[in-house]
Amino acid sequence: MLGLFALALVGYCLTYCYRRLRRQRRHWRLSLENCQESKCIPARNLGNRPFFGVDELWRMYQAYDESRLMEYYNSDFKKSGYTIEQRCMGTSVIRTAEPANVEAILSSRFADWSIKPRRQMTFNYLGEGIFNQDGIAWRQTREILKPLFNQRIYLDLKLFDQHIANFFKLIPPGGGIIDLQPLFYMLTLDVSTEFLFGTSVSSLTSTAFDGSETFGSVFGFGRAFLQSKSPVKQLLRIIEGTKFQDACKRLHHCIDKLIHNELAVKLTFQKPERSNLMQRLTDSFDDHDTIRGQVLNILLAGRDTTASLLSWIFFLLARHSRVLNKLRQEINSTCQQNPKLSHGVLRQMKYLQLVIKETLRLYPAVAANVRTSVSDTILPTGGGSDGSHPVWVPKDTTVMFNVYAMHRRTDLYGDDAEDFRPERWDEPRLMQADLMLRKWGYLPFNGGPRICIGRDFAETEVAYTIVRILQKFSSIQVPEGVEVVKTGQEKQSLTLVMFSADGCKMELGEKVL
Ligand code: HEM
Repeated sequence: MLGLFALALVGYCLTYCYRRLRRQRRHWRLSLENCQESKCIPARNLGNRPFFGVDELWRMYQAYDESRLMEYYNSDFKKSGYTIEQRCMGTSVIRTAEPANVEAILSSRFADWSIKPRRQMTFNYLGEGIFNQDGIAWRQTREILKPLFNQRIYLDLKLFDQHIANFFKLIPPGGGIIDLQPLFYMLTLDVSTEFLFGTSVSSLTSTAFDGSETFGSVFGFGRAFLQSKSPVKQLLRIIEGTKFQDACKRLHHCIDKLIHNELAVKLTFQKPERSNLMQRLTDSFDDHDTIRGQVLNILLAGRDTTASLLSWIFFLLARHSRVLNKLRQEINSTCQQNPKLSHGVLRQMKYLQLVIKETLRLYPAVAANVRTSVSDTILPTGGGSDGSHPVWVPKDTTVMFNVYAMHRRTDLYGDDAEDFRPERWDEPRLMQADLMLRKWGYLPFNGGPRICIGRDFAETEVAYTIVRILQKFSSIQVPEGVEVVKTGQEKQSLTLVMFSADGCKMELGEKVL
């Protein structure tokens, strides 16, 4: 017995040494190929943590539970540098907020990375779709979807009008205190479904489409489950198993109803003039599960992100009256000259565009993102004690790139990086001279082959909604009793997107139009 045990131990040690040697060889080979002068050096790590790094995981979990996860990440970066390694229970995760590293992951070394972690996290909920596909399957889906976005059927803004009118109907004529965040989720759901399917689920007007659960509520329920899949709770996935599966089933059931009852019927009897998502999907895929998955993936990608952006914009405007007044002035004067709004007129409103851009800097909807290396690779910077050396990344390493922290770097955006100041984009900036920083230091829609496909649509929807809301309400302010804290110190919830944990409570003045 003892002999067998000793043999197993020796076998284990030999395998371990062999693997380490092989890894070392790969490391040296890549170092020679890619870092001719300066050898790759590991990134700074978060220190030799006791209990295999479990304490760090616990600290992270606490921050998550207090809705302060981004603050936690950001403070680590500020303390230890913008590329750091966190080791926990034998695995290691590299966190980075370096533009050059993000560029390598998303663009120049795109083939070395996969979205495996996101797929694992979302597959049961979302199914097969563009947001969690990789390789050839992803490429094919992107080709199928691209023409839909290239049509730009929303340029005259008609697509949004009815839904914004429905949005206003939910607010009393005298205004009052209201949480805009849930309304924005409904608005963007209605607009997205109209854009993608040619018909809307009209969640702002219908309480239920199947008599029990609204599409919006069931979609939100699944999202809440994603939210509960915090880094620690992920380890406990087995415990939540059946409850989560049940939630997924209900969501899929709702989508199936939507596909069959609401859309397929309409497609059969009322042939749309232009091609829409359902048409493209049914022409391209045979099986129902894939069509459902694609629908869910695109809805999630387009709906929650836009609702999050709208909420943060009004959250900030209510707290920055100078910006709000300046924006009102621009809207009033532009609309006097151009009573008929269009995509082109919205683009002419320079300050409006800067407000959107600055909000996306402080609150990028996809605040942190994760990729896994599919082969040994290199991050160009972040290694060594000064963080200037390349970092060797073995296959199967998880790297989290944190756009939220990158957008708040004082060395890139100046000492007032934490402040909401749209004018900064009109001034000479620290990173202006460096092409890499200029292109990759601001990244709310990502870059490279997986760049957001709905950017122009989202920006148009958001700009138009802001204009209409500011025209409609005489005043917008933070209600009495709501605590106002410094930007970045408010509570934030994180699912796939980041939104305000306390909602977007506003005191609205009387309706004026
Ligand atoms: C403010 C609004 C939006 C933001 C901030 C945003 C941001 C992003 C980001 C960061 C990604 C890259 C995710 C990754 O690869 O890890 C992405 C991808 C994507 N977005 Fe958006 N998005 C927005 C609105 C929209 C809208 C309105 C649609 C569609 C109606 C849309 C459709 C997509 C799709 C389909 C992808 C996946 C692209 C791919 O993997 O090839 N997005 N978006």
